[in-house]
Amino acid sequence: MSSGLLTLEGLTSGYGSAPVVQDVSLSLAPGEILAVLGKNGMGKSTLLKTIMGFLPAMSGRIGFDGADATGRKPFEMARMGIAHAPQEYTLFQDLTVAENLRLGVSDDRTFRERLEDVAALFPRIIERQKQRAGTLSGGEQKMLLMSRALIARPKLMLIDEISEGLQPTMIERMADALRRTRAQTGVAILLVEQHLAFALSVADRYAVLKLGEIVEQGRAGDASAAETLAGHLKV
Ligand SMILES: Nc1ncnc2c1ncn2[C@@H]1O[C@H](COP(=O)(O)OP(=O)(O)OP(=O)(O)O)[C@@H](O)[C@H]1O
Repeated sequence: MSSGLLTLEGLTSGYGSAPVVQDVSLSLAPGEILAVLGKNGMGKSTLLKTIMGFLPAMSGRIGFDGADATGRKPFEMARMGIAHAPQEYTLFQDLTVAENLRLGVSDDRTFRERLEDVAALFPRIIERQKQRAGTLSGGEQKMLLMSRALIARPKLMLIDEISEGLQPTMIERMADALRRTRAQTGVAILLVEQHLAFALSVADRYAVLKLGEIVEQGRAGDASAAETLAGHLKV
């Protein structure tokens, strides 16, 4: 295994016997932000679910933080330091905002301390602590999903299309939250996205996923990045 924080080597996975993610090799250094871009149905969510252990690898290897993490279960990946903010709303709708956040840490004292991290990034979430998660707006639910991932102070965050359905000011706030979190905590972030401007505004590097395969990689700061990616994301 290489010295990256996350290393994928020839990773193939899917549903039943049909591969969706095919022979993906990627690596992510500590504190690095990588955006994986692709159109609908290209396998972006499947890639994150495989890394997190919700889907088994059919072949290939997943290395994390110096260990072979292939075949580990989601709770083991979480213990190793990976947090997943999925595309689906996986919040407990009948629990309050605070109760949802409390599930991300092991004890009350840590919870109280880390609420300050959330307050600094998403003050609105703290204002709505006592509200049931199911009654939050779509944008607020996304903020809560991000906050729940952050409160665990992970080494790596897997973030699935967090910009989807958000208005432009909210997208900018999310981008700012991701940049600040990385700067303050050194967390590495693997985000899958279709929103090109958002992805390029936060990522150091990008990769393009097409029919489950990585077909292009580059640096987000390259002059040609936006044009190259727009070509891949064209309908
Ligand atoms: N639970 C499942 N069972 C069978 N096939 C699935 C399942 N989930 C996803 N797929 C299929 O796997 C392929 C990739 O889906 P995936 O959700 O990973 O794509 P995506 O790139 O995240 O798309 P989107 O941007 O639309 O969310 C699609 O053809 C989808 O129909």
